[in-house]
Amino acid sequence: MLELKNLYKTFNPGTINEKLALNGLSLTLKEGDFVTVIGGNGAGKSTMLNAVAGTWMVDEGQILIDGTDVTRLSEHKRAAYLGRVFQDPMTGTAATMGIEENLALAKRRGKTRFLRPGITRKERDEYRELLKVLGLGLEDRLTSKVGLLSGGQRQALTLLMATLKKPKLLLLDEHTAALDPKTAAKVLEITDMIVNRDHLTTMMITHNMQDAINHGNRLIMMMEGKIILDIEGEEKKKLTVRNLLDQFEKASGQEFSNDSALLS
Ligand SMILES: Nc1ncnc2c1ncn2[C@@H]1O[C@H](COP(=O)(O)OP(=O)(O)OP(=O)(O)O)[C@@H](O)[C@H]1O
Repeated sequence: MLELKNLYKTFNPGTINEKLALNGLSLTLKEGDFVTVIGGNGAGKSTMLNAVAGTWMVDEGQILIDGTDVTRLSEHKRAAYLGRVFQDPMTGTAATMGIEENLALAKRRGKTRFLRPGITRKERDEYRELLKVLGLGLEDRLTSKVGLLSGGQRQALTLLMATLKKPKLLLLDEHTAALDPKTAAKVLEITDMIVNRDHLTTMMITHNMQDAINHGNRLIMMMEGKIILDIEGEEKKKLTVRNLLDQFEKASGQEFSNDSALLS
């Protein structure tokens, strides 16, 4: 489903701020893989997701989504394959618009012509059903402005919007990091539900090792622009945070230095 072949990316080349952020990164995801991505600060996690999304072009290497070479495709064109949710609940939804208007925007994404203004009754029913499964009562607040929602409600709505068109790949960039633990757990529960229901191939960056262990069927750890651990299936199910830290230390020859990950 996703193939990253030998990717390289250097930021600010030739300057004192030069940074090799992807250093020959390769990764293949099978259809339906749900991979959690962990690693210390600056390991290249977001850079990997940005490379997939086409935020900028990689310097070297190849990116294939569902067999299509998208390496030189613009971010705009690649968006058709992708759903994305970021850390900040303020991004991803339009605060001054209602819940149903946001969903209508997501539904009509990619269709620039024949934009009809209003929302039909059929669409409204469809949105109500979609919102109901979140279990947050949003189905009774279709016309509420999104700016009035809590951070967790907004992330849940952003998730719905990002997955409305069943993307080939769902990219989650620490989408629960700005939420309190209870809300984060609820949004992760909703994430699992949507990913399983729609069999979405998913990459989720998290700083929380326990979340990385508890969710998905595969876990990768990054360091210095490369993948240094890749654990899946039964082996992943048996992981503990302690065990993961030990494996990190063995693979990297270093101590894991991300306080937030250790504390969580
Ligand atoms: N647009 C950019 N311009 C310059 N440098 C960048 C840019 N994006 C990332 N970098 C640098 O590339 C390296 C990898 O950053 P990245 O954001 O991918 O790390 P990360 O693993 O997501 O870290 P964190 O957990 O801190 O978010 C860092 O040194 C970062 O400063």
